[in-house]
Amino acid sequence: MCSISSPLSSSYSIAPLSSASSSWLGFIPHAKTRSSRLTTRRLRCPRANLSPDPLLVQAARGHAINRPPVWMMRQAGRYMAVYRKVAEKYPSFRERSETVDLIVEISLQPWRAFQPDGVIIFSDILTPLPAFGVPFEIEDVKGPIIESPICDEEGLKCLHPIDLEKLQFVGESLTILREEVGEKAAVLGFVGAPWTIATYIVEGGTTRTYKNIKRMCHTAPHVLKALLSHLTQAISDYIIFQVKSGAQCIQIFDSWGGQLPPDVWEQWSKPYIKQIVSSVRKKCPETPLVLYINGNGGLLERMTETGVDVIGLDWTVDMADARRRLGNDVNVQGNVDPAYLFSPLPVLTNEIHRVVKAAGQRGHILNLGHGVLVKTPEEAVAHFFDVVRGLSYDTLFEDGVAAKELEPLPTR
Ligand SMILES: O=C(O)CCc1c2[nH]c(c1CC(=O)O)Cc1[nH]c(c(CC(=O)O)c1CCC(=O)O)Cc1[nH]c(c(CC(=O)O)c1CCC(=O)O)Cc1[nH]c(c(CCC(=O)O)c1CC(=O)O)C2
Repeated sequence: MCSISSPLSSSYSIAPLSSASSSWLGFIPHAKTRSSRLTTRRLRCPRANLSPDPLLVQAARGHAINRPPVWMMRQAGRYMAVYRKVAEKYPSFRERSETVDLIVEISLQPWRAFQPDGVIIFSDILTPLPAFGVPFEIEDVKGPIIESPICDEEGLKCLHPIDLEKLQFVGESLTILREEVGEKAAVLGFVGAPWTIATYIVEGGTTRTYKNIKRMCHTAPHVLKALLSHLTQAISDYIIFQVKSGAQCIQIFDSWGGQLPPDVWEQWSKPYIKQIVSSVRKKCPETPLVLYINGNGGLLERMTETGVDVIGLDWTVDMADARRRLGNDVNVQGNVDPAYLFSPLPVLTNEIHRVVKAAGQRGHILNLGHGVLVKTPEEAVAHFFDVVRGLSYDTLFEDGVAAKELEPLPTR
């Protein structure tokens, strides 16, 4: 064991990789100490049985659990007091998300507080942009700002192949996280999908209308295609890099794909995601891939055509409908409305039971339908994880018992 002191006065220890992970293949860089140069050694990717059921937690823990695995989108961040304290000391989001000690510390905050089954690296979908030629900043209130949006052929000239050396802070953090959580949880990496990343690069930041990029589909399709193809290559390389560094599962966020009419998504988003899945499968065939789209009710069946293992559902889709539409060959993730975390706790308990029952007994990862909201009470997040840990499929699906388990709702 080696002990690492973080700049935040606390320290964390690193346990050796256990023998249970011996079915992982490949090479990853291994961080020996916080400031050490990375050394390369034989790594392991889960020789996971790709059947839906035991998928992720079993891969991480080496044994199955009799309830859905659980983690939360945006489970680190502003709703946590400990995060806000770090943000006060290090006010730049880019510094917080590009410094190994801070990334590890922030990623572990929800792990220490709630023990989710997955630890998500603290990062952002925009983090890799400067590594392929697109500088950005994240400002309070305004959100992401792209210094030079790309709107024509001239703009494409700034793009270059992704330089993974510039993203060593991500690789090193994943390696440390992996060693830190051992077999107790899966370590999750993530990326934005080409369409969603392109919305920021073309619009120059967050948008409510997507009118510039949507217009570009018709006025400069060759420019948009070139941009999306470039992003596809960069994102594929970045995913493989994350897996080789220690990520055991990758979430692909096409968060703004739901802003497109389904036939337009078919043309401008799906082929690029499909290409990413195919490239990643060649190098990391056993790493589960999750695809999330916000507002995906009109896209569910189409999403499965990308070849991902898990479809993330937002809360506007009924879980039972989604299961019917998707069938049992694909896993689902989701989909409690994040606003339930502001409701009385018994209401939240009932909603968790309802979603878990609707999802059925295999191939479900319990999650929110989108990220945990700012100002969410931490007590509610703790309750969410406690309720799931206390669940058992045996009792939940036993006739009559599930109904009795539902807590009475508060009366007015
Ligand atoms: O979220 C905001 O309100 C602020 C700005 C914003 C950011 N990225 C962005 C946006 C949205 C936009 O304007 O388009 C853009 C962004 N980042 C991300 C997504 C994907 C999604 O949530 O649908 C998106 C696009 C969609 C969306 O914002 O909901 C992903 C993301 N950001 C982040 C994380 C890591 C984490 O929170 O655990 C994650 C991974 C989530 C996961 O695996 O579940 C971290 C992040 N990025 C950002 C922030 C806020 C800034 C800060 O702490 O100082 C934070 C921290 C937080 O949310 O509390 C900046």
